[in-house]
Amino acid sequence: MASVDLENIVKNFGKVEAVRDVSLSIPDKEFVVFVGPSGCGKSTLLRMIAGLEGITSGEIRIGGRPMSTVAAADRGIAMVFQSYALYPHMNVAENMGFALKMLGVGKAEVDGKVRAAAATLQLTDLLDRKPRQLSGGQRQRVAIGRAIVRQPDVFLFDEPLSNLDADLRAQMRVEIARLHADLATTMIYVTHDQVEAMTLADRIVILNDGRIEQEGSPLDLYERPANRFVAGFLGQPKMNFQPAIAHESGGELDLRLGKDGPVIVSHPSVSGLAGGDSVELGIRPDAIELVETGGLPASVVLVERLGGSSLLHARVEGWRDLVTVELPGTYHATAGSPLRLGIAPNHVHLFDRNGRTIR
Ligand SMILES: Nc1ncnc2c1ncn2[C@@H]1O[C@H](COP(=O)(O)OP(=O)(O)OP(=O)(O)O)[C@@H](O)[C@H]1O
Repeated sequence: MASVDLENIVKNFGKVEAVRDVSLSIPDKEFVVFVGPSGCGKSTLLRMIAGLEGITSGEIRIGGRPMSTVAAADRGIAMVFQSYALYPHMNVAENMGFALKMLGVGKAEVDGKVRAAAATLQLTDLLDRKPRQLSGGQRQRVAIGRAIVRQPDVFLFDEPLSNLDADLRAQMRVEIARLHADLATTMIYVTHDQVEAMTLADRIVILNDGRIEQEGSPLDLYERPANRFVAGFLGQPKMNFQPAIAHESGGELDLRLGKDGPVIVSHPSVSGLAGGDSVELGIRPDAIELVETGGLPASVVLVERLGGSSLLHARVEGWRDLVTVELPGTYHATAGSPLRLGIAPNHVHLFDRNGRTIR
């Protein structure tokens, strides 16, 4: 069991600033997910915690102990990689027990631990097989099993599900969540997949360009993004964004498409906004309704029917991009049909010109 603390971590590769002053405290038993776009520094951060990469400056502590002079093998961590990294000439049981054997643990104890981990991961019937005789999902389970038998204080996962197809990924996601509940061990998980982040994490850390944009519980970040980057990163389908101008008349404020354009949102309750201010609106696809009267005039461009719900892509005159609307059930409409979009004022996110959340 261990907490992990990062204090002012910087990592430069020559002129590339991969990680810029990251500080983070991960309490014991927490499941933390590092998520962000390609190149944001998430794998580098994980590899520094593992001891596979040196740090340029700052301090990492595991269980309160500074790690600067502690080798990777002595940090009490186990890492699971995207590539599985199994030994091809060993069978499943040998792969899972290898690290313990190297540590000089007796055969009976190794066997017992391998059997217990295999039972947890439904690998018992596969213990005699070689990696080439396994499916991708089974290989990844062996890689996880190999980490479990070592009973580490901290599990590190580097995009472990990226090589699996969508079905298996969903299934393994559930297994990893269950594993965390069963083992109650600190887990740090790197992914670029925001669905994995939302479903697995106690806490999500969103990274961008080597910095933390925001950290918090999945729902907190989803409902209260600190900035436009976080708002646009979390949520599938993505949030709609559109520049708008605040317009004041008779003491009431509206948000309009352009100075004299149609009203997008009436009377948003927001302080600190005055007539003439430019803002960026953010509206999630499920926060837009089709209305009979009022609302914004739009026309259908395309409908994607997903079974349980439909994604309507509509054009609104003066709107920068197509607007995506998520509707329950099966929605039928032909391209070009007129409709009206209703946006509830309390569902609108507002960002200033620097992308910071106003509300
Ligand atoms: N060994 C290295 N030498 C030089 N630059 C590196 C090295 N490793 C990583 N980088 C750079 O550091 C930055 C962060 O890389 P990192 O692999 O941590 O990103 P990431 O968020 O994990 O991306 P991805 O999702 O694509 O794996 C990138 O700009 C990358 O090119």
